[in-house]
Amino acid sequence: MAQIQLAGISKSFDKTEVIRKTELEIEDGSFCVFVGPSGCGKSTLLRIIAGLETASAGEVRIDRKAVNDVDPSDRGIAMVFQSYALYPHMNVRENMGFGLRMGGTPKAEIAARVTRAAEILQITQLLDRRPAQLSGGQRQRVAIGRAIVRDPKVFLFDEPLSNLDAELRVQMRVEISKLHKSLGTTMIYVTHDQTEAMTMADKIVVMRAGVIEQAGAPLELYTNPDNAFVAGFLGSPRMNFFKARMAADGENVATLPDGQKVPLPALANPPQPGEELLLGVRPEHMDSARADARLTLPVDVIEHLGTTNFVYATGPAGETVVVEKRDHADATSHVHCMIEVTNMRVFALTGARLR
Ligand SMILES: Nc1ncnc2c1ncn2[C@@H]1O[C@H](COP(=O)(O)OP(=O)(O)OP(=O)(O)O)[C@@H](O)[C@H]1O
Repeated sequence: MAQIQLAGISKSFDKTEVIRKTELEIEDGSFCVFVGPSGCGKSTLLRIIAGLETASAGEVRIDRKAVNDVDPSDRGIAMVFQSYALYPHMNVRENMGFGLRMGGTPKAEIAARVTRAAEILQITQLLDRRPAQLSGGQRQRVAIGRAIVRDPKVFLFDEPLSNLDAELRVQMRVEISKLHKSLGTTMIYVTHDQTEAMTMADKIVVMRAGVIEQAGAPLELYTNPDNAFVAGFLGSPRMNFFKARMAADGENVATLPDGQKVPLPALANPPQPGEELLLGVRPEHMDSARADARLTLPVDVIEHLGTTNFVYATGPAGETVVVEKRDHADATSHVHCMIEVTNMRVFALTGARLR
């Protein structure tokens, strides 16, 4: 197990800075997920930790020792790639033991480690097959097995599930979480899928354009986002944002574009009178008896999911999603959206959270 620190890490490719002065601490034994839109720098940061990419500035520390000059193979790290990267001419047993064989581990030791890893991943019956004779999910297990046999201090996963179909993704997600529980090893996992991040992580690191927007426990980020980007990125369907204008007379009330007034939660640093704001309300906080403001919106589409319905309507700020628990949604052409003020998040137009 190992603790990882990134101290002032920056990275440029041909003068373009893709990672900017990153500070991060990943606790020993934790499951840390880097999440963010395509191109935000998640894989680059992971590759810097692995030593596959050199940082332009800053220090990578493993267990408080700088490893910038340590070879990838000597960092005690094993990486699992999206592409699996299995050797097609070798069977599963040989693929899993290959790295150890190259490192000069005795044959008997390799055999014992491969057997144990295969048992953990329940692929013992596949050990004599070649990659072409395996399904996508089985190949992914072999790739993880190859990492396990190395008994690393840290596992790095780069979008390991993106080649799998939706059902298998969910299954493998649970398996990787179980693996983390049973091994207790530090894991860092890159994905652009916010559901994977929310369900797997002890700590989520939300990135945008080479910068960490916020890092913390999933529920902390979900309920207490620092800015509108994090608030909008985590959660499905995503948070609704309404443009509104703070009252000019000092009252703690904002006006929506359609003229309706919405009371605001008490804020330690309230907005300026007349300031334009973004009010963020999650879909599940728009169908409640404890509502403080009511919007009646024309319904565009209703998605029936069994116990709940997602109702898509057009609100004063564009598309609005409401989670309806009751089953009357399809009988109406309009939906009544209730805004719970205690669960509303208020942002400046810059996206910064007002608290
Ligand atoms: N070897 C390279 N040379 C030049 N630019 C690169 C190189 N590798 C990555 N980049 C650029 O760095 C930025 C970050 O890329 P990176 O692959 O880390 O993003 P990502 O968040 O992992 O994206 P994705 O989810 O699409 O994989 C991108 O703009 C990418 O084009």
